[in-house]
Amino acid sequence: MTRVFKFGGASIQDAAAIRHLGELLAGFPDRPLVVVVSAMGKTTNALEALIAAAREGDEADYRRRLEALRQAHLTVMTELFGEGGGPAARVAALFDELDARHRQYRDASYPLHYDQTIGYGELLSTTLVAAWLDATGVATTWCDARELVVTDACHQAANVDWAATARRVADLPLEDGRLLLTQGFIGATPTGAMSSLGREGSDFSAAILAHCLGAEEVVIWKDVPGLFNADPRRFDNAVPLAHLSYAEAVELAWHGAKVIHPKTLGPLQQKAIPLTVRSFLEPGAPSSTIDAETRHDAAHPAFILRDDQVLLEVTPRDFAFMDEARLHDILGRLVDVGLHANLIDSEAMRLRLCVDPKPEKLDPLADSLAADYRLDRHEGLTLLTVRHPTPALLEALAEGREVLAERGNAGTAQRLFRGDQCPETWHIPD
Ligand SMILES: Nc1ncnc2c1ncn2[C@@H]1O[C@H](COP(=O)(O)OP(=O)(O)O)[C@@H](O)[C@H]1O
Ligand SMILES: N[C@@H](CC(=O)OP(=O)(O)O)C(=O)O
Repeated sequence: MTRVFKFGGASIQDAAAIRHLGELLAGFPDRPLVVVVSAMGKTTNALEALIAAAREGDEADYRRRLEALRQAHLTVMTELFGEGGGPAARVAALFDELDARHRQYRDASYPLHYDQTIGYGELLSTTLVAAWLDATGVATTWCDARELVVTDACHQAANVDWAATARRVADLPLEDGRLLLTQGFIGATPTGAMSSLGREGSDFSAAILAHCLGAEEVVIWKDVPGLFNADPRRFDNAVPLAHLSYAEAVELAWHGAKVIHPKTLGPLQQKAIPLTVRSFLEPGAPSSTIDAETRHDAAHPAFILRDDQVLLEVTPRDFAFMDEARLHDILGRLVDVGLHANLIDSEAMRLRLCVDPKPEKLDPLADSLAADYRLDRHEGLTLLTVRHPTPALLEALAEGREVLAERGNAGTAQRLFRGDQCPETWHIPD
């Protein structure tokens, strides 16, 4: 039975990490094994900055950024393979292609330019990792995700054509005993134009392939030993969660727990494929399993923070109600700009919306709302979402903090605080 592993940017951030990945994978000789890999470290952020530089037309800045990226990859290649060794020709060709694509698409629409260039982080990382695995005795075949994951042309958030993808995946050489390595995050339209699945979408790529393969399990390898009931970097007493249901994991991911992309769970749930989250730093440490079993979901309350939030308070100018027609109008404007509301808090004559600070979407939305409504905007806020809350817990968490907006039901409560009233490191109250 086939297994699918996914490794994110942190697991291949430098030559030492790639060596460690090779040692880890050498310990999994069973085949078929499909491995999905993201871009190295923070490469995707650097590629986004490169896109901005290309569009601004600042040639010197663009060149400087492109050379920095090239240098970062060449440094890793040299550390792994020695001077002049490794897949040097392929890496050089990928950088030439990337440069040519920026020149071709910098005057095109932003989403199209983005998708024709953003996936080079994954193309480069998988080129290096596949060559390293092969050179160190883990026979590996590099597979092009653009020939596997078929999507529409909804750039930056492409939708998967499941039937077409299943047909492509069926042709993978699963039985030849080699590890199959491919890129996360990217696919292509039926005519071969590159597409991307949304930031941090490599988890989703692993789920797409697992679904189409009818895999036995998916393992997402992280720098943490599984899922916790809060980000262990932000909560000093977060506890590990050994077991969660698909539905509970979707709730956590949807509300912003960065640890798994929210689209990952659906394709796995449909085929009852379990997902394990394990530590690549401590492979033997306890892990988290996500499957259909719901019994353990409420064992611990869980906490999710979103920083730098923006609150939009929308009030009709004519003392009118915030009725269904107005909600439809206002929420429709969010849909039009492609902005998600992280909290929706509605009263008789006011709607509060908490959104991410994405100026390219937020500014046109704010202009459009201000034309027809009274609009108050507050920035620098922190949204806390609590799964399985109790009144005492919510009271303790809000103590000494102004609550600017809130919503809740038995399963989930949300509180929007001023960021300057929140600590960098939180403590879950007893
Ligand atoms: N509930 C949670 N459980 C575990 N880790 C979490 C949680 N919420 C946020 N994280 C953070 O997610 C990080 C791993 O995600 P990320 O850095 O995006 O990995 P990758 O690059 O592998 O996709 C952890 O270091 C941890 O700080
Ligand atoms: N490289 C892409 C896709 C991804 O999933 O990355 P990671 O697994 O490192 O979060 C991104 O940074 O968005």
